Order: sequence, then structure tokens, then C-alpha cells
Amino acid sequence: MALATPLRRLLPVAAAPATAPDPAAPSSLTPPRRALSLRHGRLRSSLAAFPSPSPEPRSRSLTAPSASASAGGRPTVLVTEKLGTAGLDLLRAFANVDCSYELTAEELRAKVSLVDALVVRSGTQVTREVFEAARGRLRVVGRAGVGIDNVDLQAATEAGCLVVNAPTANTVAAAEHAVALLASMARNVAQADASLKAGKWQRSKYIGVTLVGKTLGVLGFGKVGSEVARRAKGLGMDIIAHDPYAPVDRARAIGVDLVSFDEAISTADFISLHMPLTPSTEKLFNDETFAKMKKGVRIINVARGGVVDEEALLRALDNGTVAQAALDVFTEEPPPRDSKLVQHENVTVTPHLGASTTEAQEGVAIEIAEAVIGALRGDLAATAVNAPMVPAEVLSELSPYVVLAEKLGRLVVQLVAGGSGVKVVKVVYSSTRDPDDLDTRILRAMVTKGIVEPISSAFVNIVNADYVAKQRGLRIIEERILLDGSPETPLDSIQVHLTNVESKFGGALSDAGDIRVEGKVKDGSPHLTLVGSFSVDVSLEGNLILCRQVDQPGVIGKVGSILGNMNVNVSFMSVGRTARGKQAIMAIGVDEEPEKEALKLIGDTSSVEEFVFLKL
Ligand SMILES: NC(=O)c1ccc[n+]([C@@H]2O[C@H](COP(=O)([O-])OP(=O)(O)OC[C@H]3O[C@@H](n4cnc5c(N)ncnc54)[C@H](O)[C@@H]3O)[C@@H](O)[C@H]2O)c1
Ligand SMILES: O=C(O)[C@H](O)COP(=O)(O)O
Repeated sequence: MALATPLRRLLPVAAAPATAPDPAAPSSLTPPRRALSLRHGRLRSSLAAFPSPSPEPRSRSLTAPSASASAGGRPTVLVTEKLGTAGLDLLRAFANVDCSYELTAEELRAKVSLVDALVVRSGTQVTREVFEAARGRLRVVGRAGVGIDNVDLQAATEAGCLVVNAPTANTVAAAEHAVALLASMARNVAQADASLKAGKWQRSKYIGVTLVGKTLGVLGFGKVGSEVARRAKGLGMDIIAHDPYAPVDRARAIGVDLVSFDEAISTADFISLHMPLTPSTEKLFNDETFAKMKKGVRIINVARGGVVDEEALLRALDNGTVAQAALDVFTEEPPPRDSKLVQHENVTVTPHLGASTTEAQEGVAIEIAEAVIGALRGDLAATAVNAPMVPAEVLSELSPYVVLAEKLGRLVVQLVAGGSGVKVVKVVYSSTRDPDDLDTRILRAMVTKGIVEPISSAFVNIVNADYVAKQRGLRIIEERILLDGSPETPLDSIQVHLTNVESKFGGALSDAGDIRVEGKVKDGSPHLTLVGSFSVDVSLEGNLILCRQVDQPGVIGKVGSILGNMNVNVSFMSVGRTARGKQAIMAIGVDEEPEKEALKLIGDTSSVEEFVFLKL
């Protein structure tokens, strides 16, 4: 097996089975009772070569192809909101693109089962029902923007669907819009404009307030918040910020003090909101918090409508606590036509225009198109929202170990006898690297994939591996063994132990009674190096027969000739024994699956005490 596969391509979403995960799956993993009863048709080896959805020749991916990809076709991308042309052009060069705007929820559900990726902005609700309707085909949701509050991330993760966003391209546009609202609110620009156009000349009515020397409280000191702060400093404002997760140094570097929430809201003359909408920020601005604000405060919201209790804001405007508000975003978009908040004379509104500049939209479109295409190809997604982001160089280094991890999982689960099912998996990494220098998340995910996929209808990738394991009552314990030596290669070996299970092949049991297999990477290829307590050395390719026998001359020859007589090509063979004349394990790699008759003859061979046939 060639392992030239660039690891960037090994990530999660290149493919999916056409079937959805089995909702009626058992809570633990009970493998088939007989080795030969494995449902071969359902063994989706991630290593099987398959046509790539990409127009370019691609390498193998660790995941199985989607319906369209497996048919050798281009993937299909559904775009449900207007996207910049540069991004659309990129998508069209790679995929069939269906631009269908203003779909009803029902229409969206009808379309998603026909597409591999979905690209949305904030106006499309990608709900659990959408993922269910996709029936396993949808592999990527691309959010052309920052906020992913319109995507049900949990449902996406459960479906193994990667969500990517475009987090940087609209930052400046949003910050500029916040500053535009801040300045126009302070000088009543919108109200005065409407008044003059209505034929009035009301100079004394529209006396504003100055910005210089006023305190701006920036709530949420992330990308947009810090850009707003930088710009407002240029307007002569004093800036304070509150963000529980922002680094103090970054704030200090641009002359901003990070303060507590209460201090920010009680001392600011202007408050600009820049946090995401999450369960903990929903309605964070409510009657109680408005009551703590300085009387006559002015509020700008370019973040999300849902962080403000809009009825409480209306009350605060009416009682003068809040002098003015400038709102780009609303709990319900578009807001009702008769919304008292929108109609309020001290409120300036824009229809969610924060990201709407020509430049930002082109940038966002390119950013999301590249992310979606990369994800469909199985590349590392740098802007993944629901999957671990493993740096490209780490992935590249881990490439052969990723293959090894899945092979070991696939192999070990086939050694389990029916019965109680697999509940605890221990993965032991031996490495000279400090644990902090070894990111094992992708390896853990691939062991899980190897264990779960052969015995269920679940599709497992790096997005949903932990979820699937949990759902099935599978506990994955990771342990490290720190070896002496120079940390040039990331790992020496990976062991996978299944505890508290019976094995159909007693030779696979360790002294502690676990089913144990170990593998190493040799010359870039995965090798099986330990079965139970027996050292072997076989390349993990094709199919494998493990035989346990009494160590004596002639057994290897007998088994070899049974296979030869049946036209089964032996690709490699390795024997490991405890001591001369005692127990030995013979590991035989075979290209073809032997007929049952051949397997029976092996079983009947004198000195062969047990054997098992395994598909890798
Ligand atoms: N109106 C628009 O068109 C528009 C455009 C871009 C971004 N946005 C919105 O602006 C917001 C910020 O975007 P961003 O790109 O700066 O995101 P970001 O992730 O860079 O910054 C968000 C910041 O909010 C902080 N935060 C989280 N919970 C908080 C809390 N309880 N109190 C204070 N801070 C908290 C985070 O630590 C983070 O630093 C998002 O809601 C995004 O959806 C709107
Ligand atoms: O979160 C964002 O990126 C902004 O709210 C922009 O949303 P939009 O893509 O719908 O303009």
C-alpha cells in the first residue's frame, strides 16, 4: 500500500455512505459471532481506492465516498443565499452548483438529500430536520460568514457533517458598520435625513452628542470588537471592554482595559455588542442589566438580535435609561413590520447589513468556497466549527499512523466473540514525544471508526467519532507510554486493548485477559506487531489469517499448501512463538478471501489449535 497520501486529504468529510446512521443501533457493540459472518458488503474500508469528487486526480481519503462521489461524478453544492461571484466561480469549477434562493423550510429539506454540501448565510435555518432530511448525504455545511447560530451544530456533528465558516473576511465590514451606526446615532443622521426628506427643517430637534472623551464599552472583544475599539480610539473615545475569554495582552496592546461585565455596562456612555449568540449570551441584555447602565446610555448591536431582550430594550428606551439604540440585527429577521422597536424614534435600524460591503462579500464567498471545496476533497478544514482543527504539519506527520489506527480498530473488533459486546477500548500510544507534543484526537477517532464501522451501519469520521462512541456506550481510554530517545517520529507503536470481552481467538488475549493488538509504522506502512502476547510482523493489507498452533516443524508448510491448492495467494507470513516447542501464532496475509472449504482444512490441520480469518 502506498502511503504517499497527503494527510490533508485524510480528514473527515470526503465521503459518506448513502445510508443514514442507524437510529436503532444497540447501545454497545456486539460483533458478529463468527468471523466469516461479517457482512462483507458493508465493510467500507477507508483505504479502498475510489473515484474522487475532485476534477483533479486525488489520492485516497480516509472516508468512504458519498453517493455522487462513488458514482464517479462531481459533487453537488446547494447555495441558498446570494454569494459573491468569485466564490461561486470557484465552486462551479469543482462541483455542480445549484443556486436556489429563498427556499421554504420544506423545499430545503427536499433538496438536501441530493447534495453533498450546502452553503448558507444567516438567512437559512439549518435545523436538525434538515440534517435528518439529508439522510447521510450532506457532508459539509459552509456558513458564508461568522455567526453559526443558524446551524444546529449538535445535529451536524451527530450526522458526521462538517460545518465550516468564513470567520475573517467580514470583520472589517462589521466593525465599520458598527462605527457608522455609532456616529450616525450620536448625530441623529437617519432621523434628520427622514425629516428633511419629509419637507421639514428641524435643526434644534436633532442636536446630537459628541463622541470625543466619551467612554465606549465593547462587549465581546473578538475580531469585530477589537476592530471597533481600534477605530473608536481614533475618534477620541476612551475604550473599556468586557470579554471573559479575551487575552489581556491583546487588549492592552491597543490601549483597552478589560473590565468586568458590571463595570463595563455601568460606566460606558456607549455600549457596542460583539459577542456570539449562545445559550449563555441569549438575552444577556435584559431588564436587570439595563437597570445597571448609566442613564442615557446609547447601544449599538451589530452582533445578534438574540443577545438583547428586545421588549426590555423597548422599556429601557421608553423610560429613558437607554437614550438611543442602533440595531443591525434582530431576534426575528426580518422583524415584524409593526415592531415597536424598529419604529421607535430613538432607534436607528439597518437590515443586517454589517457584512454587506462588496469587498466583504467577495472575500467571504472565496473564503467559504475554498473551505467547502477543501472539505469535500477531505482536506484539513482550517475553519471547522465542529471538528478538531489539527494543524496541517501535524496531520502530515501522523498520516501513516492514522491508517494504522483504523486498521487496528478494524482488526481488534473482529477478534471479539459475540456476547456482552465491546464497552471499553484502551488505546496505548508509545512515543518518545512529550504528551503535549502529540495530538492523538485523530488517532482516537480512527480507532473508533475501525471498531464501529465494520459492525454497524454508522458512518464515523473525525467530526462524529466521539459522539458515535458515546452513543454506543463505548468508552475510549487513552494512555501514553513515554519512551527514551529522540522524538523524531511521533509514535513508536499503538496498542488497542478491548477489556472485559471474550475473544473468538484465545491467542489474542494478553496476560491481563484483554484482547490486545499492537501495530507500528514500518517504511511508511502499517504493520501488525503484536497479537495477545505473541510478537508478529505482518503488513496490514488485504486479509489476514491468524492461526495458533503448537510450535513444531511442518505446520507452516501444511497451511501454505492448503492455501496454494485453493489458489489463494499468500502475500506474507510471520510466526511468533512464546518459546521453542510451545505455542506459536502464525499470521498469514492473503490477497483473496479463502473458500470456506480452505478455512475448514486449515482448522482441521493437526497442531492448529484455533484460527481466525480477518478482513482488514
Ligand atoms: N451584523 C453583521 O452582519 C455581522 C457581521 C460579522 C459578525 N457579526 C457578529 O458579530 C459577533 C462577533 O463576531 P466576531 O467575528 O468578532 O467573532 P469572534 O468570535 O472573533 O468574537 C466574539 C467574542 O465574543 C466573546 N464572548 C463570548 N461570550 C461572551 C460574553 N458572554 N461576554 C462577552 N464576550 C463574550 C468571545 O470570547 C470572543 O472574543 C458574532 O455574533 C457575529 O455573528 C455580525
Ligand atoms: O455572522 C455574520 O457573518 C454576519 O452576521 C453576516 O451575516 P450575513 O452573511 O447573513 O450577512
